Amino acid sequence: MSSTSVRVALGDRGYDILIGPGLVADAGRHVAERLPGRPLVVLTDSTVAGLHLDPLMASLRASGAKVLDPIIVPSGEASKDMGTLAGVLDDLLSRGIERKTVLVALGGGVVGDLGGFAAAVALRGLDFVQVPTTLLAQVDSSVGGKTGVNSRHGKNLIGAFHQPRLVLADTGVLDTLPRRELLAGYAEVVKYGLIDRPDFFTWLEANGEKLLAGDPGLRAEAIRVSCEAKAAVVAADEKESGLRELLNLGHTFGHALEAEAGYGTALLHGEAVSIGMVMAFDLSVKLGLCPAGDAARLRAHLSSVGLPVTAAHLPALVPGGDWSPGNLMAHMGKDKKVKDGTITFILARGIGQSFRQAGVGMDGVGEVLRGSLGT
Ligand SMILES: NC(=O)c1ccc[n+]([C@@H]2O[C@H](COP(=O)([O-])OP(=O)(O)OC[C@H]3O[C@@H](n4cnc5c(N)ncnc54)[C@H](O)[C@@H]3O)[C@@H](O)[C@H]2O)c1
Ligand SMILES: O=C(O)C(=O)C[C@@H](O)[C@H](O)[C@H](O)COP(=O)(O)O
Ligand SMILES: [Zn+2]
Repeated sequence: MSSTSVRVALGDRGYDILIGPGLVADAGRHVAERLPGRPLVVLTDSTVAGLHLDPLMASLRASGAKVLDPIIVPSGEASKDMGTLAGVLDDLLSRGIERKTVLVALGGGVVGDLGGFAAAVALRGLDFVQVPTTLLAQVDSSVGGKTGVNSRHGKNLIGAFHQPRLVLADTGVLDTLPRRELLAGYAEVVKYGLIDRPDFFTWLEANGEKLLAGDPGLRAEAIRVSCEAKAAVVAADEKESGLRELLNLGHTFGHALEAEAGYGTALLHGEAVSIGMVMAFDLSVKLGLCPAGDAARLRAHLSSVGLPVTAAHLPALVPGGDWSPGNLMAHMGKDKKVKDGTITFILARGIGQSFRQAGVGMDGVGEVLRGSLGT
């Protein structure tokens, strides 16, 4: 199977997303073609290091580039914090980086977001390359330049827009990804269908389980369509002044759940997005904007592959949490889509018809939260 490519059209800061098998082992050639003669330093996590670091290092070295010692952070969402960022920056400076050094982020969204932010601030800005190794990172986090870390105040509240120079999405590395992580990424794939690609949603209803089971052609196709969808939005509204907010479908609810769950393994980002997208559709139905059948169709598809569609299990999973609607709505108040104290919600008139809406009454939001929690 050959690779395919998607362009993120941002003028002289535009870049290619290459999608296909074998790209980790061929990374040195692709990086050298676009960024010749540049020193390289790889950032990865402890799980990915054991699986995919050696072939990447061998390929980068074989290209003739100077390759510094890799930096390895613990795997998992807890590493997307200021403490780990400080450690990464210290490691970069200890290795003697220069402005022309390129950071290569090998891993999931955690490594990509953390590494991208480190690249944005080290020496006031290094180039970086994304080598995403989770489905979520290949369809979403490696594209578009949102980088950052979590804070005790909320999700992704500290960060920068910093675009990568190249994305190498090696579909072969997904073979080592656990089913739970594949599913978390699949939630973001479904999101693109819900935003403005109803035919893609229908395609996913027919092919989702097969691509999750490992069909390489279907996987590559889903990644390509997802990247095309995201690239189009990012090219139109890089810094999220309007249209890009649509990519946040399900995230206002989802990020509140993640915050209360404590950014651990109890609730993965994609799982929170799955529950959050259902909540967004339920809210749209409650407001009389969306046919109930579309919300039911979404629920049915997410459940059929094994994604969570309610928050009812979370209080037992994270018993110390305050799962009251009031507390979750307080988390939602930290959303970056808040303007003049009012949250802009991403709602839907149906599958593939999402839109932005300010001024949504919080009574309805509370009812949706209570419904999902079963309280
Ligand atoms: N910047 C953006 O636009 C954007 C978009 C979506 C999500 N995100 C962020 O991405 C993060 C979630 O990313 P994620 O789901 O990739 O999580 P992750 O980076 O924590 O990776 C998930 C787990 O899979 C492991 N892993 C990674 N690749 C593997 C492989 N090939 N084989 C086996 N194990 C592998 C990791 O070590 C980790 O334990 C969240 O912090 C979320 O906020 C950012
Ligand atoms: O790229 C975007 O824009 C997104 O919103 C993609 C989301 O899937 C992603 O989770 C993003 O990190 C959320 O951003 P935030 O601004 O809500 O923190
Ligand atoms: Zn997301």
